[in-house]
Amino acid sequence: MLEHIRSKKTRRVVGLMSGTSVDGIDSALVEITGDPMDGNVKLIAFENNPFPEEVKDMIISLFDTKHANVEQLGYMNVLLGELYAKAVFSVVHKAGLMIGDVDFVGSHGQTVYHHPEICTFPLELKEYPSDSQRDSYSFGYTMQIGEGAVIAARTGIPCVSDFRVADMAVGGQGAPLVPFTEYLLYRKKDKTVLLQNIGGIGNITVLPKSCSQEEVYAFDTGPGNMIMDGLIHLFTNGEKSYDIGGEVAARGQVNKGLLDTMCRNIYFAMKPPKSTGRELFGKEYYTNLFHKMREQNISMEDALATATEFTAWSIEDSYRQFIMEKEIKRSSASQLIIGGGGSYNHTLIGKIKLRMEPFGIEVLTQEDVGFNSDAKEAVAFAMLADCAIAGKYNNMQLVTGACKPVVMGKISL
Ligand SMILES: Nc1ncnc2c1ncn2[C@@H]1O[C@H](COP(=O)(O)OP(=O)(O)OP(=O)(O)O)[C@@H](O)[C@H]1O
Ligand SMILES: CC(=O)N[C@H]1[C@@H]2OC[C@@H](O2)[C@@H](O)[C@@H]1O[C@H](C)C(=O)O
Repeated sequence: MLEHIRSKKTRRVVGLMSGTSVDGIDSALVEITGDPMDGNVKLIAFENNPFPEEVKDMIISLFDTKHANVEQLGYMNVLLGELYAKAVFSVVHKAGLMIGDVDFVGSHGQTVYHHPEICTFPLELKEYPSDSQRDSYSFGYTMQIGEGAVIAARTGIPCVSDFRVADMAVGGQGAPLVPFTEYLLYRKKDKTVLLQNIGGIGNITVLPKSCSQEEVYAFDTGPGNMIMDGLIHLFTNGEKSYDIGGEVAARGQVNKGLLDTMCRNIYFAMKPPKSTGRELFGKEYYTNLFHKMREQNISMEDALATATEFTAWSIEDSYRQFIMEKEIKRSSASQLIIGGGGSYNHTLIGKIKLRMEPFGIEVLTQEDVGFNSDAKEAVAFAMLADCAIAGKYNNMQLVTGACKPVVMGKISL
């Protein structure tokens, strides 16, 4: 079955992504031509299927490790598999094609837990360590659900899923993974390009001028929209799930005292490779922050202005601490291209521009450079799946800290 697909010059692939914002499923139908490493990809159709409210609530309840249980986890793994399969049919239909016209699916799944502890476990063993030796090693773990076998069964085509665990098994953070495809699609001969994704979490990729794959580095910058989304949800009693266009934040004033405290979070002092998630900046974090804000009589507008400034600050701080010096030596970065839902928040973009332009960096959005911001991550998982089908390495060691190259993605035939 795979030989037949591998022999095709052009593969039609559906990439699926549902991110840390838990807003829905992004599906991208693409055509990939030539070698998976050529980066020759054409977007045929894109669709976003928002999660029904009750599904969103069920996913969010899984983030609460004190109350979530294995029964819910098992159920949601299959339910999400069904919803992803439905999303495949939907984007194929939108493209005016039939399911049989697609060769395979690449599905990220839904992250429900991410614990990127540095792995001290010996990678290859001549003999398995004793129980006491094993207990003294630490290892990272991560969990993405949305069963690939269900997607393959419903669609009748192979599905590549569960990418992150292979990188973690060789000591990597298992995140971020999109830099691999950004290297294939965005690198430039004449300038250094910075790609900032602002989803639930923010992450940056540095593509040095004329870089080789080994020179690319990337890491999570901290919260993207997660804290802003959480605060507006609490301030409006669940009426609003995000600050459309950043309009609420635009009316507020930044609370400097609170911002300073937020900036002192330990995550920002950690050196890359690093990745984060809801475990650090999720419900517990923004609920505590909300209570603190209420105690200090901070208005919703000022709260949103402060959280928006915090995200902008985390991007500038990441640049100053971990990128600037290296890139000045090389030739200096000249472009920061912003993607993800945060790129539609005009107040946030304005704040990032104010902070980054003094470094001589032009701030653009994915749309400004001719790409589709919404489709980017779904396209990336189609490309990562294309490598997996071809048996090609698709992790980036410098980005994740993995000890060796691996082929990420499990194939359900
Ligand atoms: N028009 C808009 N105005 C302001 N913010 C917006 C707008 N549209 C989307 N967003 C923000 O973008 C978020 C969704 O972003 P995105 O889909 O990139 O996240 P994700 O892929 O779930 O996250 P991650 O990349 O961390 O996995 C929303 O929760 C919201 O905060
Ligand atoms: C564990 C996990 O799901 N991480 C996500 C999250 O959302 C953004 C950032 O944190 C990034 O590290 C990653 O997603 C993108 C798709 C990535 O792997 O590149």
